[in-house]
Amino acid sequence: MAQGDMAFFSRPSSAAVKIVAPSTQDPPSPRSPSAKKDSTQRQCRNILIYGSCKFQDKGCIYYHPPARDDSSPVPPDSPVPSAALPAQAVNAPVFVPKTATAESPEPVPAVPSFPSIFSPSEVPSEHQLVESDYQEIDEYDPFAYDGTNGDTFSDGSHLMANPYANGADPAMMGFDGDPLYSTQFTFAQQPLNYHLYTQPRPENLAHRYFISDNIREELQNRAETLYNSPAHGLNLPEELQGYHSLLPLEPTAGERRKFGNWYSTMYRATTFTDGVSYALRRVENFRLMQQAAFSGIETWSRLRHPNIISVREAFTTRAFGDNSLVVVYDYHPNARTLYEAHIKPKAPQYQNGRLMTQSPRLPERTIWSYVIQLARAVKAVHDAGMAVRIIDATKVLVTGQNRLRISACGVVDVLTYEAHPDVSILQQEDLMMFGKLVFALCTNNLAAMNNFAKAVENVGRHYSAELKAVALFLVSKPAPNKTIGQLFEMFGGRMLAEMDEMQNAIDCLEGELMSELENARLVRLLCKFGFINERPEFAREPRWSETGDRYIIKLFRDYVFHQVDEHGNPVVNLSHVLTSLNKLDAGSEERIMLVSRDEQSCLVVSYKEVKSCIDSAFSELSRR
Ligand SMILES: Nc1ncnc2c1ncn2[C@@H]1O[C@H](COP(=O)(O)OP(=O)(O)OP(=O)(O)O)[C@@H](O)[C@H]1O
Repeated sequence: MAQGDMAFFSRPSSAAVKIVAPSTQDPPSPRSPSAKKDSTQRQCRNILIYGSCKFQDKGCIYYHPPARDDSSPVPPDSPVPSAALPAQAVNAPVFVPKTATAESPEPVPAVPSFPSIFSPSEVPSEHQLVESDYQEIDEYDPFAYDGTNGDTFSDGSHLMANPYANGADPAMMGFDGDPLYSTQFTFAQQPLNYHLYTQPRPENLAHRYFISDNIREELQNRAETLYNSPAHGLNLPEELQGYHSLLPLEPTAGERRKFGNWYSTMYRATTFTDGVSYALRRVENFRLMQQAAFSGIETWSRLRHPNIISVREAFTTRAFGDNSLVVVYDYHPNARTLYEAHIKPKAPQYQNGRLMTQSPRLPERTIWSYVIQLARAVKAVHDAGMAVRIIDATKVLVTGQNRLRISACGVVDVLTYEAHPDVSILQQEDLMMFGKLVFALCTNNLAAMNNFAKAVENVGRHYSAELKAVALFLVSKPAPNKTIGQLFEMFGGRMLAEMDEMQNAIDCLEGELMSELENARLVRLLCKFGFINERPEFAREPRWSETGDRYIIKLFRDYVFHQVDEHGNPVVNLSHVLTSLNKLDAGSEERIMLVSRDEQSCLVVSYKEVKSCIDSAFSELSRR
C-alpha cells in the first residue's frame, strides 16, 4: 500500500482491526462462555471508541490502559502485525468507522466489525481465519441501536428511519429459510430480507424496479403535454382574468362546428396564483344579460365526481376583442372526446390483409363500462337537483384507460339561463341524450338516430339483449318511472363486474406505486452521497471528503458507479447500482472489497459499515 494512501485512513484514536476476508462459509459456532477472555483482562470498549471511559473509576469491570502521551492509534491489545506484512502496512494507521452513536456519552454495547485494511496480496484465505478472529466480534445486539439515525436535512425535513435496516426481528421480516435464498450469511442474527425491498424472486427483479413501460409512457406524455409551450402569433390575450400562456386545444381556423348558436373554443391556460393549468371554454360573441346566469356555475363548482370534469369559475371578457363567456374547468392533458376516440372516421388502415376505413366496433365490455360510468355521473347530478344539459360524444372526454368524464357542465345553464327551470324535464332530456350517445357508440355513427329502426337492428345484431334494452329505455318517451335510478336496476351483474374491474385497476396501480416508492428511498440515499462526496471546503479541512469515514464512502461510490471492465471501459450496469444501493440501505452484513483508484489499496467492508459511515458523515454535516 502506498504511504500516501495511508493518510486517508488516519483518524485520531483509531483501533486496530483484524484482516478478514469476505466469508462465504457458515458463521462460526457461538462462543462458549469459557472461550471469552476474563472481563478484567478485556479492554473496555469505551476506550476503543471514545478514548476514555467515564465509568473507569465507577465500577467498570473492563481493563483500562493507563493514559498515554503518544497519540499512537494502536491500543495495547491490538493484534501484533505479522512479520509477513510490509513495513508500510505495519505502520499504517487504521480506520475505524464512526458509528451513529459515537457522540453518545452512554456505553455502546455493540461495535460493528471494522473494515480491514490490507494490500491485495495480504488478503488471508478463508482457512487462515481461526476462531479467535471471531471472538473479538461482539455478538449482534438487536437492542443496541434504536434505529433513529438523526437523518435531518438542514431544511428540517427528515429522512425516515428504515425499520428494516438495523436489527428488525427476523421473524417479523419473514425470514423463514426460503430455499431460494442462500443461507450462507455471515451473521445469522441479521439476515438481509431482499423481499422487503424488491420482489421475492430474483428473476422478477429486472422488471419490477420501475413502473411498467405503458404507464410510464402515458404519464410522461401527459407531463409533456402539460408543459407544451404556449402558442405565439395567434393574437391571443397575454393575460386573461388571472390566466396566462393561452394555448388552443382545437383548431381555431377552417370548418368549425357550432355549440348551439355559438362558436366555442377550448384553451389551456395557467393561473398566476398557483401555476396550475386549467381548461378554458370560450363562447364567442355572447352577451350576458343578467348576472344571475352565473348562479348555476356556483352550484356546479361545488359538485365533485370522478366522472365529471370539475367546474372552477366563469367570467365574461373582452380580451379576445369580442364579448366572450369563459368557463374554467380542470385540465386533463391528452384527453380526447368520445367522438375523437371512437367515432371519428380514421384514415384507411390494413386489418387482416384488408383495407378498412371504419373504426373497429367497440367491445361490449367497454360500452358497459362507459354506460355505467356515465350513469353514475348523471345520477350524482340528478341527485343534486340539477341536470347535465349536454351529454354528447363531443362533450364526454376519455382520460386514461377507458375513463370517462363529462365536460362542458354549466355552460348551457349560463347560455340558456332561466330563472326557474323545470328540472324534471331537463333531467328527462338528459336521459334521452344519454340514450342517443349509447346508440352512437354501438353503431359508430353520431347520426344513428336519424334512422331509428336501422340503429335498433344494428345494436341487436352486434350486442346483447340487455344492452339493447338499456339503450331503448333511455330513448323511450318521458315517464314518471323513467329515472336514472331505474336504469341502475337494469344493470344487474354488469355493475358488479365493473366494480371488480375497478378494484383490480386499483391493485394494479398500487403495485406500480410500490416500485416507485422504493426508488424514492434510493434517491434519498443518492442525495446523501451528493452531500458528502467531493466537499473540500467543509470544516476548514480541505481533505474532509477524502479522509476517515468519507474515504470509505468515496470508495463505495466508485464501487457503485465508477467500475471499469477488463478493457478499462466504464461499466454502466443499472442492476449493479440498484442492488448495491438496496443492500446499503438495508445495512447488509455482506462484505465487498473496495479498491482505490490506483489499485494499490483495498478495504473489505460490509454494507452495514458503509451505511454507518454515511450516517455518521451525513449527521456531521447536518449538525452544522
Ligand atoms: N377539461 C379538458 N381538459 C383537457 N382537454 C379538454 C378539456 N375539455 C376539452 N378538451 C379538449 O379540447 C378539444 C375541444 O373540445 P370540445 O369540447 O370543443 O370538443 P369538440 O369536438 O371540438 O366539440 P365542438 O365541435 O362542440 O367544439 C378536445 O380535443 C378535447 O379533448
